[in-house]
Amino acid sequence: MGEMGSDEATKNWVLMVTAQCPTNIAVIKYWGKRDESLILPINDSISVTLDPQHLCTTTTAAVSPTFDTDKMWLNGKEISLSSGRFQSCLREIRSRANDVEDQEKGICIKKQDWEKLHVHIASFNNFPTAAGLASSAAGFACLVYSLSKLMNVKEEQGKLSAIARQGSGSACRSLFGGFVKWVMGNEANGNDSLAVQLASETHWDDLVIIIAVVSSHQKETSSTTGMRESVVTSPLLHYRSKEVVPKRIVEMEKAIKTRDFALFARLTCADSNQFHATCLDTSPPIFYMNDTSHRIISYMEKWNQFEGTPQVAYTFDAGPNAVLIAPNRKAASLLLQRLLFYFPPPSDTELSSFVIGDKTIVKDAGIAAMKDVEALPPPSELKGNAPSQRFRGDISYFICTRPGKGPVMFDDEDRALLHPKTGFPK
Ligand SMILES: Nc1ncnc2c1ncn2[C@@H]1O[C@H](COP(=O)(O)OP(=O)(O)OP(=O)(O)O)[C@@H](O)[C@H]1O
Ligand SMILES: C[C@@](O)(CCOP(=O)(O)OP(=O)(O)O)CC(=O)O
Repeated sequence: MGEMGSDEATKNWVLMVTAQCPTNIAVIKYWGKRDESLILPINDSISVTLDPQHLCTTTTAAVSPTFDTDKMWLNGKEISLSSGRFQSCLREIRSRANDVEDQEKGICIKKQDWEKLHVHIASFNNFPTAAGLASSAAGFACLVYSLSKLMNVKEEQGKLSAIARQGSGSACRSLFGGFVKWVMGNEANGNDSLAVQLASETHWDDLVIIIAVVSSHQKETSSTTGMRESVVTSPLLHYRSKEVVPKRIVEMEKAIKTRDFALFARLTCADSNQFHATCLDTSPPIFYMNDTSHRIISYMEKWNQFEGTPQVAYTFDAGPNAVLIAPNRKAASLLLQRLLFYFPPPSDTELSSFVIGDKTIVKDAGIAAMKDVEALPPPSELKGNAPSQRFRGDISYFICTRPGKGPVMFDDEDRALLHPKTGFPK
């Protein structure tokens, strides 16, 4: 820090940046690695970025000569940075750091200083962590993005995505908004295994996404462990990655480009089902979906069948939560009516905490109060069948959202999670 005064007062500075990153949901799934430590996948995958207004990570990264080690806090609790994944991200970003000058604060950090300086990182997920809502995706994307801004890394977004990939594979897709492809790449060093944007969030902005949070408990088998076991034991997974996914990727890109919802929905549902079939094909088998997840699939299939063309697409990651995608607001309100009919909340629940996110969808569905949920008629596709059953309380809550934008920086110090003077959590 050659140009900084030796005077103690000038050594107490803290420099920080705050960023927000979205989460994403895969519509063509990543499942299986060809390299565990670099996190290189066995097939391409495609995702939709979710609106950060409803699901996002906020991360503040700070540097100060007063910090004596790298530290991180997640949702207010200190966590260890010792895992290989955090270490890879920190190392890769540090090695690309550049000079940083803040004339107002009188700070001048030289490129070579970054090797000696320590960072403090605080992060907050505005949704449950490790509940199958892809917290690791938004989390590692935000870690890499905020550190890259702090250290004035000049790489383009695709290169940053290859670093985020080393934190968690699906994180590389959270560096972009809209529709994103993770290209598996061929190189042994992983340099060409990165995310590219297929279309921005404005390209297909009619889409509405409703997430049914079936359970917010932590799952039994992590994605990392689950896919490792599938690679070793599931013959179906290898057939999938070689024969099925390459064709689906081409078709899915076409569906997105032409906004062909019927094709998009068929591919999304088929790919989710095949991913869960590879889990069942794993030895010992892995069950991520539960009875409620299966019921949602049956009801959505019944509705699509009845209408003769897809009204909704469903997809499930490594957990029981359903992500439902409707082509427009009209279909989304019909979808929400169905979901609330089949899965009403326990009697003492407030509507405002049962359906969160974009409340205008609830309004469109004609639901203003709990009594409207109770009064919902059975969906048309059930007419003539045996009396329908309602599964009260089987879904904890719904999140209404849409495709969203990629990472952004916040200039406003009020949004920082670290104290501007001390660099410790506020
Ligand atoms: N904001 C964050 N910043 C940095 N790391 C995070 C953040 N949020 C989560 N993580 C990391 O991700 C881990 C949780 O990932 P895990 O894969 O178990 O769950 P998930 O991402 O919610 O679910 P899934 O990826 O299966 O959809 C946490 O233990 C932590 O290491
Ligand atoms: C089912 C998935 O959500 C799996 C995500 O796996 P992770 O990215 O969480 O796994 P690691 O790379 O081991 O961290 C499908 C997907 O997002 O494509």
